[in-house]
Amino acid sequence: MNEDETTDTVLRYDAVGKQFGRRDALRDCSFALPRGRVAALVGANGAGKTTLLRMAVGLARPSAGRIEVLGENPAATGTPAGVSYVAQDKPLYRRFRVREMLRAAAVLNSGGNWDGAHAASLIADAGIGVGQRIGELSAGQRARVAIALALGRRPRLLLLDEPLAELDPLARREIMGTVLAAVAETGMTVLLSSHVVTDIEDACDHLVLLGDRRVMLDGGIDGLLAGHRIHSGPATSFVDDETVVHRSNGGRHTVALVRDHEPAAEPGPSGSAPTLEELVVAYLQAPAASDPEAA
Ligand SMILES: Nc1ncnc2c1ncn2[C@@H]1O[C@H](COP(=O)(O)OP(=O)(O)OP(=O)(O)O)[C@@H](O)[C@H]1O
Repeated sequence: MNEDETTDTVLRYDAVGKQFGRRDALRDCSFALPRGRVAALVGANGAGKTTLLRMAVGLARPSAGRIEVLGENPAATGTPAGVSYVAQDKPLYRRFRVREMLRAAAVLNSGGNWDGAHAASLIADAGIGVGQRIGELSAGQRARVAIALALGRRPRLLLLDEPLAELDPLARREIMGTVLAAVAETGMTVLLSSHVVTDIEDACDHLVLLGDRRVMLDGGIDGLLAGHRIHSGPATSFVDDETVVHRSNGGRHTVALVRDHEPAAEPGPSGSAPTLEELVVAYLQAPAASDPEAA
């Protein structure tokens, strides 16, 4: 890694593991995000996405390895200044009206970069009135308030746990548009967990794929897609090929996701670029496979 990359790193996991009791939830997870990346954290239910995010803000401690967030160790310091985290359950005071929530956020963030006008304008843009009670908002509207408050802190790193799960397709688009506008304006870095690949396809430029309790893939999405091909051939194809991530058999025909562009079998398999969905699904179906360069 060159010096620029080192100094530009906003978030780094270095051989991080997490045990709950005697059970490994995560093992040997390493990846780093430079400034300005919009990264998707993808994995099956229970893969460890929430745990990974919580460790970055000091809400859980790694059992092994080290996390560095904006140059700090959250296990020692708690949530580093400059980081906004929106948890999956969007914790807000349900009895508060939106304007009271904005006032509370102003007090809680008084030592930081709090920009109440920005948060209020994002809430207004979502069509939510400041007189509305949080408990009476829909789940999607609560998500929009939570994200507006997170962006009002003008963070350098935004961590979002399943931000789009409860939103309708238009609201998903609008939220990601808001987040990407903040990225363009400030160079903020984003790590967001999601199950829905189509949601991240347009918005994210980086993928961290969790499976089998570890990081299976990590890198720029364009590079990861360019580094894999879908090949198809007779059922006997691809059997002993180490570059095959996953093969699925349909009668006399096999379709395989293959690393590194290598034609994987004879006779003459055809190849095409995978979609992000095909890439993710193939890795999740093949938990033993991983990108050797991600290790
Ligand atoms: N506080 C805890 N105590 C014990 N086990 C836990 C705790 N928190 C998480 N786990 C376990 O760690 C694993 C990872 O959980 P985590 O919530 O991080 O996964 P996830 O990828 O966010 O899942 P989902 O997509 O379903 O939200 C799971 O097996 C879960 O049961």
